Amino acid sequence: MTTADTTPAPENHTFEADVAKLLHLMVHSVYSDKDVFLRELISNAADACEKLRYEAIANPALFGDDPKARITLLIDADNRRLTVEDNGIGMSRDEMIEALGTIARSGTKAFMDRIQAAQGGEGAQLIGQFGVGFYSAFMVADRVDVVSRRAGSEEATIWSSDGKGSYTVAPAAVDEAPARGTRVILHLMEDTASYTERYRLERIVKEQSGHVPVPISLVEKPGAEPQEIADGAALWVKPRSEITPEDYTDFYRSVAGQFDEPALTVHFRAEGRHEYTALAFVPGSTPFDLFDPDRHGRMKLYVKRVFITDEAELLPRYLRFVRGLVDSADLPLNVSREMIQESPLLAAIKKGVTSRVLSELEKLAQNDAEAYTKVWETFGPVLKEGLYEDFERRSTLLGLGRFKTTASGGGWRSLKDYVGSLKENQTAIYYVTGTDLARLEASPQLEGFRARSIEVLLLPDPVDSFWVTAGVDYEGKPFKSVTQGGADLAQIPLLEAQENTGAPATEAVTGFIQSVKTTLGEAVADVRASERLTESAVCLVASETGMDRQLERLLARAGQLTSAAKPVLEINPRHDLVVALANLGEDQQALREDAAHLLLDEARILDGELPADAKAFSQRLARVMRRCVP
Ligand SMILES: Nc1ncnc2c1ncn2[C@@H]1O[C@H](COP(=O)(O)OP(=O)(O)OP(=O)(O)O)[C@@H](O)[C@H]1O
Repeated sequence: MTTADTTPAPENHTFEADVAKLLHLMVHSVYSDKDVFLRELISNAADACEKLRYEAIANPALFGDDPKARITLLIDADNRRLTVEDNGIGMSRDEMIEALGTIARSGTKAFMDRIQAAQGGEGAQLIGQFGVGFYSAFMVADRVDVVSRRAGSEEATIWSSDGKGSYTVAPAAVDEAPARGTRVILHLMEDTASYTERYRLERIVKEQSGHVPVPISLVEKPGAEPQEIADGAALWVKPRSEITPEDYTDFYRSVAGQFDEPALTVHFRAEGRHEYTALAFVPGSTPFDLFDPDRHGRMKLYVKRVFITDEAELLPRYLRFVRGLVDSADLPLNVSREMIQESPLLAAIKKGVTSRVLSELEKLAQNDAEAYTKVWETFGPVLKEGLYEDFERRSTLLGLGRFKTTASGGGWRSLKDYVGSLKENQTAIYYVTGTDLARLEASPQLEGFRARSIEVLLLPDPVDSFWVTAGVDYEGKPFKSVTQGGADLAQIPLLEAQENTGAPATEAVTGFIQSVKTTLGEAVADVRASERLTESAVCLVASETGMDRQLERLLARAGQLTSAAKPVLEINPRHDLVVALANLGEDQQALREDAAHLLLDEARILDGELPADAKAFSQRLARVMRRCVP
């Protein structure tokens, strides 16, 4: 080994707590498909080669006399060892401690959170589905040595661990380290010795890593000649006709770190003013970081096949779930990562790629409604963010929208469908927002709309409250909340069976409504007879100028609202209870007052809120019930 007399003793380090947890999970994983460790190590090796290519733009000396990137798998069956070696950027001692002793990347952190929340076997499944990085080596090895030498450095370091809580770091003899790059030596366990079988490795590489942009060779036994098993040709530069769906899927998996099938593949070359190639995928299932607060995208930027960064905002935030890359022929290779964001060229690319992704989604919606619905179910809540963020593409995004409605019977409707079945005199697109579809469907505010067979959009996502109030319209029809302002339903005829529900309020009822208003005083903005209720006695709505009640709740929860507006209490003038209360004699004033408060509390409960004063509520309820019990 490296222990010449002058070599300092290895230093011992303990893993960060999260790494220890992750390692425990890897080692004790019941996940049967351990093959994933190889794709993780190859992907790290390829990243290291791409990082070197990038740094060498400014400092070509880093290449030395070995400019061609390569990844080599070395088999040593006699010693039950598998080595993954690259001639990439390499790591210094400090970089090793940072990279292999902590969890730096947010994807792994998110993965850990999910694992901790997952039940039993589900956790193990997650390993296969998502990239889990370097530590997956411990699924197959009971010791891992990493020998690395950073490009341009005269020093090498060896990192070593059995994955049980600590690792050592020591200087390595330069002549025993790669001339540049990293060598990961896996001391395989007894039951994973088959990873020294050549054909097995070849098959795994073809399946998982055939499209990494660095050639991969295999050395069958110590001293044998390397044989190329993957050519490292960039898939995106090949003509589409030469690429099979399986090629695209493999590539998607390696670029996205997701291991499902892509729901949509967009591959095109832009020519003319700007020349670039884009290969982008809409994932088939939800990526971990979809709702991360930073909302970062993960599209990679290449310049003439050199990887530059995955932090350029190549797509708007509401398309952050799209994975893939753009390879520009026009950006200068030495463009700094900082400059990129300001570049007008990049803005043009972003515009082009965004339009193309959206138009491909439109095509999918037209040609394969079922596949599109799945995309919408997974990413609709994110795409809807574009409705208030991307004014220019608002109508395209509205066209892409699919909605649950009171008429969709559990399915999805487009706004085109909605507008195609407007009722006579209906001038607005009605919606109700909330958090839960079942509760939305049961909203009393919908009754008058049902009685007229007017379709109402049921909008359960938090983002809905924002875009619907952003002054959006579709084909000239404004969006209008069923819980806001007057319902303007009088102009729209009732269904025949419902005609009696349109009868005007009697004088007694009008008087009663007035008395409720007096009793409730400051607690409400107004009390009025309702056009929208047919079955329930009461509901709450916002005043004409007030904020939608769901939006108000969201803002209050986020601490962005100091005082909430008072609601309007609507009373159904034809409801039995209301008529009976209206007919109570003058001597029943106490009961009428209790009833007024209880009606307001009932409306609050129907809205998913609590009575304003729980004690007073229970006392009133007890008094009223007491009257009915002999
Ligand atoms: N072969 C290698 N050459 C150079 N650095 C490496 C190599 N393998 C791992 N690293 C370093 O270790 C870090 C951790 O690797 P790990 O696979 O756990 O996550 P990651 O590669 O950063 O995440 P992702 O797979 O999502 O890109 C890498 O970011 C890199 O800095």
